[in-house]
Amino acid sequence: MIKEPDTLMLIGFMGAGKTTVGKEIARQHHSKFVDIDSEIERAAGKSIAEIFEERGEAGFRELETKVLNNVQTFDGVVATGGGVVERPENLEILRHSPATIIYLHGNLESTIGRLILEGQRPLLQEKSTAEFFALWQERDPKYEEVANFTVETVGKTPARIAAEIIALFSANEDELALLQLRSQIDAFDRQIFKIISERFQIVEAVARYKEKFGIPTIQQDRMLKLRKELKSDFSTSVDITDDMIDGIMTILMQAAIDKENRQLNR
Ligand SMILES: Nc1ncnc2c1ncn2[C@@H]1O[C@H](COP(=O)(O)OP(=O)(O)OP(=O)(O)O)[C@@H](O)[C@H]1O
Ligand SMILES: O=C(O)C1=C[C@@H](O)[C@@H](O)[C@H](O)C1
Ligand SMILES: [Mg+2]
Repeated sequence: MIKEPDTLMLIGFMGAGKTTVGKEIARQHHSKFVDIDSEIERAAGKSIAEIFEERGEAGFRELETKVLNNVQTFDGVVATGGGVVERPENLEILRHSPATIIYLHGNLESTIGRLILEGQRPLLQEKSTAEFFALWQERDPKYEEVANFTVETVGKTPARIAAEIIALFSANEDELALLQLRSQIDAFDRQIFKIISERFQIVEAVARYKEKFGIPTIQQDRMLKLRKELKSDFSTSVDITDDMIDGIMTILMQAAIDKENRQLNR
């Protein structure tokens, strides 16, 4: 799909990981890396926050378009700024770009969490949660439109996302639609196991409670009731069958019982 020395351009919402993943691709693939935000700061001799303060968002966007134009044939990986799809002019550049454009797709929850931890994006300081959500909704179709490929990032580490993108270099065109779907499946699998590990943390607290009050590990009634309720709640799903619920709950409950017994030396 993409062979060196072509340009690989990462787009996506602020905090999606464009800078982090871009550097990681460059590291793993031994290619060069440029970040549009850093280039803007270098050219202006000021931080992005200062540019926003002195010239407003419009002033920042003018600088952004200039740098975007300059990196179209950069030999390596380009991380764009989250707002690169804001100007119609930029969308035109991206639509006709010789670069391969990858959309790093995430979810609002994890993205906002990361941005709050970092706290450096001017737009994050000035927007309400509702405005931020509206911005997300507004930008998402624009990223989709100009991207050649969308990578689902939720639950994946930057190194994993970088490896997934590098693997595209050797994929053929016919495979891309399938790989894009698999990118989503892989993200769901990671979320499933993250939730399972969170479930185990609660199991640990339950074991402490049972120990304190001398309650047996196995509560047959509760286990049967739980399965019955799950089967009823998912009765309209053709894919989540009763057998599947039984199979998965058997694994989860047995693992929970084993953990409780280990913890309580029973
Ligand atoms: N896949 C990931 N998993 C966990 N943390 C991540 C991931 N990707 C990025 N981060 C963290 O999220 C923060 C924001 O990442 P980064 O600066 O790369 O985002 P960005 O897309 O370049 O944002 P911007 O559009 O504002 O430039 C960083 O602290 C980074 O370490
Ligand atoms: O999403 C945005 O509009 C922005 C994202 C950052 O990368 C910076 O380009 C700047 O903070 C604006
Ligand atoms: Mg960045």
